[in-house]
Amino acid sequence: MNHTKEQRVLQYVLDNATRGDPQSVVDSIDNYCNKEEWAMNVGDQKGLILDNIVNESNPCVLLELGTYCGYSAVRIARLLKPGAHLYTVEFNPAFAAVAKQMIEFAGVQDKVQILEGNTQDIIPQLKKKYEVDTLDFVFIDHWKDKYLEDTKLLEKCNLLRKGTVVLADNVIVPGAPDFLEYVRTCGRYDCTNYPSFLEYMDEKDALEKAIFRG
Ligand SMILES: O=C(NCCCCc1cc2cnccc2s1)c1cc(-c2ccc(F)cc2)cc(O)c1O
Ligand SMILES: [Mg+2]
Repeated sequence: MNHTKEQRVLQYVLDNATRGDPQSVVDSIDNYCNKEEWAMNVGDQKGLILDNIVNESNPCVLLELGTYCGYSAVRIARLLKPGAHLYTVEFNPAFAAVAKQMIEFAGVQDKVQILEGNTQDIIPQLKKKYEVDTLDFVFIDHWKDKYLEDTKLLEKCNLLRKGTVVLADNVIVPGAPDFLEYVRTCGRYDCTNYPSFLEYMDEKDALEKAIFRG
């Protein structure tokens, strides 16, 4: 049954974490990926930076691009106030299936909605189909060569407002140089770089926070 790494991560959580306890789910995934198999979760070091930025933004409507196993969706949802909602987009059906079970086991399913498909198709549907007005927080963690075009698409669809926090993972490894160049020079964002490390490794990585000026 556990033929994929993502299924093995989920099974480890089901066997070792506590149902309804999102912190135990996050900790179990980090234990497994530190000890057994590397996986592309944002991880515990960058995760702490993510926690701090979510807490200081106090967001109500959030979007994540790239769900994977649901680690960052659970990590973010555990911090959200009542009524806040996270939409998370996943392209790969097998990843989405694992993430769905991960999110339900953590007990945050009422705060998280997985949207399966390509960002190019889903972002333009957020206003009409998902009744989103504007986004308070966007976490970008999908294909690194799509960060820039999807940020521009969010602008074009009027989903960003003055103060929207756009937070991008992996701006060093694997890297998103065109995205960094754009948000730092186009004049529409206030940018902050948060140096850290690649999940479960000693390699340097960073998060970039780009606050939309409106
Ligand atoms: O590729 C990464 N994440 C993206 C998965 C793409 C799946 C999706 C595409 C897509 C398209 N449309 C809608 C939704 C989606 S979701 C990734 C990779 C590394 C890494 C890998 C090897 C390495 F040696 C060093 C770092 C580290 C990370 O933290 C990552 O996030
Ligand atoms: Mg990542």
